[in-house]
Amino acid sequence: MHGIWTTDRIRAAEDRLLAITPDGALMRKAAFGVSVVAARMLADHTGAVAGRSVVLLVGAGNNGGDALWAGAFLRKRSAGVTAVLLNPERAHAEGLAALRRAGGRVVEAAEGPRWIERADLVIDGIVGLSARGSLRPDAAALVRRVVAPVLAIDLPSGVDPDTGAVEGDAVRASCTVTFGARKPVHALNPAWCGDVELVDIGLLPELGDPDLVRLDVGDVAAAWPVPGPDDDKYSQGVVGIAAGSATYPGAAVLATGAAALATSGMVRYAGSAADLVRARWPEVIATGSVTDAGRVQAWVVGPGIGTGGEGRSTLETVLGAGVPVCADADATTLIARVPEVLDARDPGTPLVLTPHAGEFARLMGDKPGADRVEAARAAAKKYDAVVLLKGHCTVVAEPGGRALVNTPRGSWPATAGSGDVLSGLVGSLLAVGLDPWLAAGAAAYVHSVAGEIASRGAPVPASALVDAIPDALRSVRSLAPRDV
Ligand SMILES: NC(=O)C1=CN([C@@H]2O[C@H](COP(=O)(O)OP(=O)(O)OC[C@H]3O[C@@H](n4cnc5c(N)ncnc54)[C@H](O)[C@@H]3O)[C@@H](O)[C@H]2O)[C@@H](O)CC1
Ligand SMILES: [K+]
Repeated sequence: MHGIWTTDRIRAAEDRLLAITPDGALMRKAAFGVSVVAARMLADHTGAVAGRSVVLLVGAGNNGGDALWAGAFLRKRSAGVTAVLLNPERAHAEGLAALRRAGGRVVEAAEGPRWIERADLVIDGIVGLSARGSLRPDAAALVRRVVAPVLAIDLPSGVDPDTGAVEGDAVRASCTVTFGARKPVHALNPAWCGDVELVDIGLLPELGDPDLVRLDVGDVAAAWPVPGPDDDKYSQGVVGIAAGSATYPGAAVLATGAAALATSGMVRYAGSAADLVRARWPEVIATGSVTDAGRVQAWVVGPGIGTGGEGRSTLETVLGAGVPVCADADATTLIARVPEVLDARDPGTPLVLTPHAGEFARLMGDKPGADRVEAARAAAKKYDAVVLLKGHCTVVAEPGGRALVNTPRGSWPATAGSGDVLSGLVGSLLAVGLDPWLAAGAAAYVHSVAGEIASRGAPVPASALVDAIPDALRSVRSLAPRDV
């Protein structure tokens, strides 16, 4: 798992590290890392470093200091470097002196545009960890003139470091170089950060448990069930899917198909789309109702069941079945509208809720807001459930406070029926007995890999997502470390 720490925790750790490190050493180490990535970007985009033009956008704090030092290092590789100072009186003194010594040019903001427009690379050192709010007008005016690729130092200025929210003008980076550890912005806003590179400045020993994690491919491969010689169709878990209706039979086919392809356990289907499900997935045991479905180790309930009396009674039946439940789509709406349905819940069994922003607003009375991690945590506490909050980045929180984020691989899978596929994946992992928080996170991960495989740069209907699940699992297993 990759750890992610909030800015308060990073700053406290940096203070401890600064106290035991010679003055300026950390900044030079960080800035050297920036210069290495900058040189690589220049070489990739223009074929050379020497003679190319780099513009530094320099704010008032240490983020600007990093930029100035990185500029000094780039001068040593014969790049032309121009620092545009947004706040000349507060520019980092040692960094400025180092850049001047190395032969860098220093200009004020008014002179900035003509250098910015001709740059081969722009380095954003406007604000870093101490940033609050969007770019101020002077910085925003300069950023609008940028045509070259942007390398952001620590984070793209104007994007909130702890939530990744963009509420006004902000820098959009091709690449972000961060130091010591990843911050929430890097996982929650990949679209504005671009590729994220981590420079080790020795911070890790000073950091405790992370505030947030991101699963890596090895975690997902290790969590995903692989049948052994003693396994049979029952030992890999039987998942029940209560989904679909006369109006929405497709949800049943998609959720059931995802479950059938996710593990080698058995899948039961209960609902009015039984004929359609059987026709598409002959291996599924399909019946008309949850009351005659037979034993399962987990239920997925909700996609397409409707929010009327029949949907409610289906939901109450599975909540009382004494097995983990993934409640999706109409089931979340029912829980929001008629909270008493949760009285039917067996208190000792896990519940996973998978709302998108609209369903979240129904469950919590308000939209998730800028801090989606805290929003998911609050919902997890309120419902004593694992909450998988869908969105460009999926956040999964549990009542104990653990939270993970799944960073997407493009937006193509944000399409009708995509959520039905995800719920089938979650259900199949719940049926194996996996920790529900990990089950939801691993399902989200494989869902996005399937999206990437199915899409390859074009729209991806949900049925293509289902079809890509085996390739997604093969890819996860092949990329994982050998001992998994
Ligand atoms: N502390 C350390 O050990 C290290 C810090 N480093 C760098 O230091 C940065 C943090 O530096 P600072 O704490 O000096 O602060 P920043 O450089 O993030 O911000 C500087 C000042 O900008 C102003 N500001 C805040 N929001 C603004 C906005 N939206 N528009 C314009 N100005 C705004 C504030 O007055 C703030 O104090 C990190 O992001 C990293 O780049 C690195 O050099 C590595 C080592
Ligand atoms: K920055």
